[in-house]
Amino acid sequence: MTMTEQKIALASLSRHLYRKGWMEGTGGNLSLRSAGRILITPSGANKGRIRGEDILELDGEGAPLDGGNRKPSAETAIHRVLYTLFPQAGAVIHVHTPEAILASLRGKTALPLPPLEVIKGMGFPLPEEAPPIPIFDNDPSVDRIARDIENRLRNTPAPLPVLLIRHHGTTVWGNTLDDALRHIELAEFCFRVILSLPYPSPAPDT
Ligand SMILES: CSCCC(=O)C(=O)COP(=O)(O)O
Ligand SMILES: [Zn+2]
Repeated sequence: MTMTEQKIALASLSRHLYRKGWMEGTGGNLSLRSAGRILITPSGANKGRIRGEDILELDGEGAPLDGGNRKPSAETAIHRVLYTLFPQAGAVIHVHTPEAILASLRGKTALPLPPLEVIKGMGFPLPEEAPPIPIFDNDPSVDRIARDIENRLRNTPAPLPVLLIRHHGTTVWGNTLDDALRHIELAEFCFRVILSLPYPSPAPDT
């Protein structure tokens, strides 16, 4: 795919996620990594109206190479840290859903998962052995959130490709945009299941 085609694919996915109600009120952001560059959605834009030409290209240091007056996502630092931590990652998706926010309140630092079959679609063939989803505190400084993510995930041997930011939303990554889309759909599916379970878990019958 050319850079232009990649920008069009990213913009099209942004509109798709907006139509699902996952990027309300300018929330959420998406990026692709390609040939050492990051293509990312603009900051503060309505994600349901993004076109290919709105996508910014960043160099290896995160500096915009195009975009005119537009600024890259305010959460670029989180995307960059995930690309550094996971060299195979080619795409990052961040959404705001009520389910993610409620799920982020169900753990201090991590959300345990029931052994759901769909976890296989996030790269874990044995759902009962899947690690919990890490939860990071929200912070007015995105750089601080990014640092927390880096510090914790660099010491986590095989994390699920998903994290929660408390009171904020979900971020996933994948080797391709399609992989990241599958991961966000499955993570949000897990949150809906978890929220329908009693909390705190009742003591098991003996
Ligand atoms: C009204 S959303 C607040 C910022 C945010 O959390 C987000 O996901 C969107 O930020 P961006 O700079 O990528 O538009
Ligand atoms: Zn956000």
